Formats: sequence, structure tokens, C-alpha cells
Amino acid sequence: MPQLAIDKDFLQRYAKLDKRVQKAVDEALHKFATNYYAGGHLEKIADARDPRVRTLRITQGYRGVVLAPEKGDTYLLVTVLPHDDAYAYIRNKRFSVNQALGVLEVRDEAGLETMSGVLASVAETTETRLFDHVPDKHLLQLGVDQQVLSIVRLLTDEAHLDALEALLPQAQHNALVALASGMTVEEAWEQLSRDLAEESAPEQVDPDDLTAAIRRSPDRAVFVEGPESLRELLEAPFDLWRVFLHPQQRRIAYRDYNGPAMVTGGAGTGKTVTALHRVAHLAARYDSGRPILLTTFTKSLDAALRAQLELLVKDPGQRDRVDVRNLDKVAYQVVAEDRGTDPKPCRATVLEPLWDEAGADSGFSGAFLLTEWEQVILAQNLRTERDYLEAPRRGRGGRLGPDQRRRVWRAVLAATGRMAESNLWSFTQIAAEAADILDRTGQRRYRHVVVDEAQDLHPAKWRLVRALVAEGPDDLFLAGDPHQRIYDHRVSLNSLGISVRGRSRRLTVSYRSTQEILSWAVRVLGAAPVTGLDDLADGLDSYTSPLHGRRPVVRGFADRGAELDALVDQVEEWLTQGVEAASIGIAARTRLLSDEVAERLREAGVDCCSLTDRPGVPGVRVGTMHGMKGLEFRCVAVVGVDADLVPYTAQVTDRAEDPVAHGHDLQRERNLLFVSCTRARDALYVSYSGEPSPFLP
Ligand SMILES: Nc1ncnc2c1ncn2[C@@H]1O[C@H](COP(=O)(O)OP(=O)(O)OP(=O)(O)O)[C@@H](O)[C@H]1O
Repeated sequence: MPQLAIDKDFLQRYAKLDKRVQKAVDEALHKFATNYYAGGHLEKIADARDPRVRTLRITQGYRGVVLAPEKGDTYLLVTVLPHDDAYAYIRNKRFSVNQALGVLEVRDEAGLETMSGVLASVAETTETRLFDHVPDKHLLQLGVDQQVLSIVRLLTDEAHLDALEALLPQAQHNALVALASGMTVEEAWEQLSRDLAEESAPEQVDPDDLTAAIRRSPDRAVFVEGPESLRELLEAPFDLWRVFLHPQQRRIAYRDYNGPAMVTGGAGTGKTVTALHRVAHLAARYDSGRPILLTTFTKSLDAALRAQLELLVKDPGQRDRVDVRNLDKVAYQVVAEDRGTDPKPCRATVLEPLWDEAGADSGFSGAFLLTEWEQVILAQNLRTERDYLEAPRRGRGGRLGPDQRRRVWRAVLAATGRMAESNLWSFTQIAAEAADILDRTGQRRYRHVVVDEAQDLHPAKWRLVRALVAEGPDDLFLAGDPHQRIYDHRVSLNSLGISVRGRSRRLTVSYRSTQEILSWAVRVLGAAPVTGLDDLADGLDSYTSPLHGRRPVVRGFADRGAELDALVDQVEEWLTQGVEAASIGIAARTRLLSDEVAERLREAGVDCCSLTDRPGVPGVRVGTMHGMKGLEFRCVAVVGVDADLVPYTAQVTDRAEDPVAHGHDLQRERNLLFVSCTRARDALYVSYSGEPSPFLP
């Protein structure tokens, strides 16, 4: 049975074609896909570099490029180009199978021939060569082939290697860059093999078996299962994440685990994408009467997840098996059903006056008591005064003696009693209650639970997560990044009965930000070691981006007025360059400042709205740094990064009170700035008034 595959380049180029040409592509592909085994639509070119490459006529001016291997009956749609470019492509490029990794590769052979002439003449006058220290056998071991090897032996300078990037097969270029950077052959292999679709490299690679090579290259080419899948693919060509997964992502999402599993990785490495594919995998091989839960932190993020899942899982039957909702909603439903009445959840600002009153004779403010209850008592699930008297108060600043603790405990009882009388609840309390109900009744509502943005869940929500699904294979899949922790919840999954040991995987390639933005933003984090949810150290070494662009712009001003004037200019410049308003995100540390920014933009005639507004709402997005979590924009401005706002001292425990909490709070403030900056895809602009934040690199 013939098989049709699509190359990422094809879809990327298709996405940018004008509608008329796209329609012609649709028709040509449809005709081809329904009877391509006849091969009659394909034209062979006499001077093709690779005899297996054909053209597919789209319109008078456009041609598709198709790879039609001699062996087997796979057709790969490689790209779609204007007529002359397509012919130039075919005259210059040759396909091959990487002999170490088994992946499909393409090289600009004509370009390489020209370059080798140039390099040979440079090499004649130079004694030493760039790869003198690497024997042939090591190069071959890393997948460098004979043709490339002969060019490698001519290289005298790293700049030449850079110049070859666009011509060489990508995996071979990666291998050479790794060696040139001083890695041993073992280290270079370790790095290369991260890109394998399987856990290990193929034992034998057939250089002519392009079908197998395509299968090993999920980030580059995918098989289409029929005309319907082809139509779906062409319908949303910009959403490449649906189809082309990085091998690391595919390996993590599409497999079985014998218990809870976790994916971590720097900002923009595709953890959410991996979690979505995990759900698609679980929904496709579903084996239970209970649904799958895909959940996250907030309402706005769960709306985004739902929209993405709809793009990914087309089968309505499979989609119906997935419940996408944030944990607050799940908890609410459990509690409401158990009690037969709807609890009234309230934000802290609403509850504080009640706590002020109930705790009036405790000597503590309502705000302090409420936080103590949520961050210490509910977090550790403390049920008695005695438990509380003995409990550590990590991250809470200031020691409390036994008398003080007794007063706190009495105030907590009084306040929670009053809340119960009026059926008022905090969100954390609802989660804690829901976990208790599920544990008491033994209900396990879901077959699988997938959690995104897992780094910021309160321990009570973790207890809920654990209680939603029975322990067993594939029960929990967690996606998160401890470097993006922006709330006060430092959780050890082990202590909550969730062990991901041996089932934790890390993503390292950023799909969002450019290397220039990443390198800058990572420095914002500082050098303090970070502990992951699995209690192990989590570093960002080997976190890189293949994307390149401009360095972040950092500007200082004498006062806020001048800073905001410059921001208006920057936003107007982006808009003039054709960036859509909704693709511009602006963040500030406090709500007060973000409101001021929005007002200033409106005065200047720039439409703006909230960060959390739906995609259809027009206007530049403005909000707080906390609101940036999980979002992404083409251009990001982070303003007010002043010494006295970042870190925001009002939310940092005094060092004298509690040095550990002080350190944690400062790190959290760093993370917050890091999260805001790493929302940027193409451009990052950072500004401050007066003294700059000490976190700025
Ligand atoms: N395999 C892929 N192919 C194309 N695009 C991808 C791929 N994986 C991720 N992306 C894109 O990269 C961007 C970041 O992905 P995603 O939001 O999943 O990352 P993340 O690790 O969850 O980020 P963060 O932790 O910063 O929220 C998104 O625009 C996503 O569509």
C-alpha cells in the first residue's frame, strides 16, 4: 500500500502561500493522494541531483517537490516552490539516510561542491586543520559520511563550519559543531542521540530505505493516513506542533509508564505540547469507563488547552473522553456533589475582613492568619492544635512561639467556623476538602490525569490530583518547570505519595524564544541551585534554541513618564512593522503599574486589553508578570524593572526575619521576571526608571 508523507518544510511554505495557490495545492494534492500509486502526475527532471526526486505541477508558476524512493512505495512531499526555485532545488539537493541516527537528511550538494573548491584553496596555505584531533572513525561513528568527511578535512576555521550550516545535513552539522566545541566523541553522541525517535540508535541502517528514515524523523516528516488527514493538516498549517514533534517530545508522549511520569524543561521547550500529545495518545488507546482529565492552574490557561486539544484530537469520540478543566473547577464539583449544595468560593481579599474580625484578639492581622492557614495548616494537612504546634513553618518568616501558635490556632478555628456558617470557602480549602471526600469515599473519578504548569500547585491540590485517579500504570503525567515557580508552593512529590523516580524526562530545545533571548533570560535566574518536584536538582544546561534573532533591548530612563513614552514608541514601531496587536504582550510587576501602562497606551491611541482576554479581543495585551504565565507573544515588553519594584520588597520576607524564606522569595521574584521575558518569540524589550533591578544581566 503506497504511503504519503509530508515534510515540515512543505507545510511551512504552504502556510505562507496566497489563498489562490493554496487552493491549487489542495487540488493537486487531492488528485495525487487519491491515485498517486499510478505516479502519473509526477515529472522526472533530466538534470536532477537526486534521481528519486520528481516535480508535481501545482499551477503554471508553482511546483511541488516530491521524493519518490525507488524501493518501497512511499512518496514524501518535500516542499512547494515557485517554478524556477523548485527546479534549482532539484538540481542542487540530494537526500540520504544518516548512517548513525538513521534519520532522513538533505544536503545542498551543488553548494558543497562549490564550497569544497574554496576550502581546498584556503587549506593549501594552512598547516593545521580544525578537526586534526578527531580520527575518521569518530566522525563516521557520529554519522558523518564520506562526502562530508572529505570536506571536514579541509576546514581550518570554525567560521567555515558556520558557513556550511545551510548546506550540510543538519544532524551531521550538529555532530561537527559538538566536536568543534571541544566535546569528546562520547559527549557528542550523547547530545546527538537526544534527537533519536527511539530510545537507542538503530542497529543497522539501510541507506536506501527512506521509508524507515522518515519514520525515524518525526520532527521533519510525517505520514498522512488518508485524504481526510491530509485535509486536516492543510487546514491549520501554522500549528506545526500538532504534527511534527521533536523526537524527545514524541518519545515522552507516546509510550507506556508503569506509574506517574513527568516532563520538565525550560520555557518554550514544548511541555504543554507534549502534555497535549500525551492526552491524544491516552485517548486513542483508551481502555476504561472513566474519563481522562487534562488540567492546569487557571481558567484562562484551561481555555487555551481546550482550544489546542480540539485542534489535535479530531475524532469526537476520543475528544469526549477528555475532560479539560482547571483544578478549582474539578474540586468545586466534587465538593458540591458531596454536600448537595454549592460552596461559595471567595478570593483572599473578600475573606480578609472576616478573618480580621474573627482573629481580632489574636494579635495577628486577618491577612497573616489567612496565609498561615493556607500555607502552613492546609499545606501540611494539619488537623489538630498539637500538629500545628509541632509543624515547621517553612518559608513563612518570623518565629512563632507556642503561645502565639495557640492564639493563631484559636483564630483559625473561629474564622473557619464563621466561613462555614455562611458557606464561604477559599479555593485551597475546596481542593483540600475534595481530596478528603475522594479519599473517604474511595471514588477515583478519572482513568488518567495530565497536569500542565505543575510547578505551582498548592500541596492541597496535589493531594486532590493524587486522589482523582487510582494508582497504577499511566495514572499521572505532569508537565512543569521549577525555574518558572512563581508562587510559594515548594512541593516534594515524594512526600505526597507521587513518585516519578525513573520516569522523569527533560526537554531541552526551545521552540519559542530565540537563542539570543534565552541566553539573556537564563542569566536573570541567577546561579542558585533549583530543586525539582522530584527532589532532584534541575539545571538549564543544554537548554538551547535553534532560532536566532535580535538581542533583547534593555533601556533605562530618568523617570516613569519618559519610560512610558518610550514604550509607546516601541509598541507603535512593532505595530508599524505589521505585528498584530494581540501578538504584543506587556507586563509589569504590579497591577498599579500595568494599569498605568494601559492608560498611557490608550491616551496615545493604542488599543489595549487584558493579558487574559480571548484571542479574538482586539488590542495589545497588558497585565502583571503573574498574568504572563503560560502565554506567548511575538513581541514582549517588560516595564518597570526598577531596583525597588523587582524584586517587589512588599512580597519578600525580611532577611533578618527568616533568611531561608528571604532567599526563596528572591528566587521567586527572579523566576517571575524570567517567565515574563521568556514569553517572547521574536523581540524582547525591557525598561526601567531610575536604578535598574539587580536581576538584570
Ligand atoms: N514540536 C513542535 N513543533 C513546532 N512548534 C512547537 C513544537 N513544540 C512546541 N512548539 C511551539 O513552541 C511554543 C512553546 O511550546 P509550549 O507552550 O508547549 O512550551 P512550554 O514548555 O509549555 O512553555 P512554558 O513552560 O514557557 O509555558 C508554542 O508556540 C508551541 O506551539
